Formats: sequence, C-alpha cells, structure tokens
Amino acid sequence: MPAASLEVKHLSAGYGPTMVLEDVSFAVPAGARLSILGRNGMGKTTLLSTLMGMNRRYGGEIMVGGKDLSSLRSSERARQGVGLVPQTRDIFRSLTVEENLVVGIKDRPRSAIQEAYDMFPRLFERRNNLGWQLSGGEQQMLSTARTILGKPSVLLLDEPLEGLAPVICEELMAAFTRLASRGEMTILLVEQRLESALDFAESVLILERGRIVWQGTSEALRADHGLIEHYIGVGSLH
Ligand SMILES: Nc1ncnc2c1ncn2[C@@H]1O[C@H](COP(=O)(O)OP(=O)(O)OP(=O)(O)O)[C@@H](O)[C@H]1O
Repeated sequence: MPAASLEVKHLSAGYGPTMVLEDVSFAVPAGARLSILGRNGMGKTTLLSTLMGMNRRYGGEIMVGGKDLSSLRSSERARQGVGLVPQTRDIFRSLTVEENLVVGIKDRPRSAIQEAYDMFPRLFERRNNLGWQLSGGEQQMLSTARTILGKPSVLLLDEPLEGLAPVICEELMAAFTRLASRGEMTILLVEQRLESALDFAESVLILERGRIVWQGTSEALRADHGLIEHYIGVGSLH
C-alpha cells in the first residue's frame, strides 16, 4: 500500500464519558512526517489510539487517502492501511522473534520477513529467541517491524524510545528515518525527546490538555526557545 495523506478534522475523543481530545484538526500529506509533542498526560497517546479506532470518538473526521475511516472498527482501519506501534510494545512474549514476524506479514509470502531483518539486523541474530528473552530495545524493534511488515500507508509510532539506552535510540531513529525517506509511509511520531522529534519530522504539533496549541515546522520550533520552554519544558533542547 503506498503512503496516504491523513486529514483530521475537529476530532473530539476520550474514554467513556471523559473527553480528552477536543477539536483537534491537522493534515499530513502523503509520505510526510509529523512529530507530536506535549508534556505527560496531554493526550498524545489518546490521539494515536483514536486514529487507530481504539477509543471513543465524540465527533470529527479521520480521513486517510481521502477516505473517511471515522466510523470503522480498529481491525478495519488496519486493513485500510493504518498501523500503530503502541507504547506498550505489543509482542507475543511466548513466541519466537520469527513467529512474531510471521503474524505481521498477514497474507504476504513468508520471504517478506527478510524486510524486517534488513531493517533490524539484530532481529535476525535473535530470530529463535522468545519475546520475553529480548531486551527492551529489541522488543521495540520487533513491535515496530511487525507493524511495518503489514505495509501500512499511515504509521503511528507511540514513544518508541521510551526507557531505551541512547545507542539503541540512535539505531531506532536511523531505521525510522530510512523508512520515512523511502516515502512509502506517512509517519506520525509521538516522542518526548525533543531533539529526536525535531530531527525526524519536518512538521510538529504540540498538544496541551487535549487541544492543539501550536503547529508549525520543526525549524520554527527549534528557533523559538520561549515556545519550547512554555509548552515542553526548560532545558529540553541541548
Ligand atoms: N484508559 C483511560 N481511561 C480514562 N482516562 C484515560 C485513559 N487513558 C488515558 N487517560 C487520560 O487521558 C489523558 C491523556 O492521556 P494520554 O495517555 O493520551 O497522554 P500522553 O500525552 O500520551 O501522556 P504520556 O506522555 O504520559 O504517555 C490523561 O488525563 C489520562 O489520565
């Protein structure tokens, strides 16, 4: 599936009666990258899970490649090309790396697994290890690779670097950048590490209490220390 544009219009969503996102609107062209920033608890994960159809939407539209996916179930959105790599590193702990990847290829030939090994050679080295035997970084690679093997046209990455050693973060970010530069996917990255978020994407949006308080280019945000201090925190950029 080729990269698809994403357009979110006046989206409001939450959990049961609790509204978390309010009137969120933004657009990402096909093949582009967007980083989503904001302090803890501001609604970043809720935004990605709402795009995936995993929690309650009160109103608004989610258009992928011009098609309205708003009322589709999560599994149907996945079929339509939306892929989420959740913060929880969604892997099968009692299956091997290779078995986890087989789940990800869906109806593609088994040889497609090689794409995951090309992206993360470490996974090839650990292919016979069980999920629970992997390090946090390897689990993140596996979770990411499994979603990518499904060839999503819009890829949602939720804090992939959380809790990982700097060397692993670099490895993952390099892989995401390679993936993005191929232009086969539109990528949204939720990331607390400001430098990584700005390096990765050309555009950024900042969420505060479920609303978008700023949208613009990474370059503009990088240059505006006042804005960074206000919405993200002092000393975020080194
Ligand atoms: N399952 C849930 N039920 C009810 N409220 C929830 C649920 N999950 C999150 N929330 C609330 O929604 C708000 C936004 O949370 P969310 O996890 O989207 O923020 P976040 O920006 O991703 O934070 P973090 O960086 O800590 O992951 C918070 O007030 C949180 O308490």
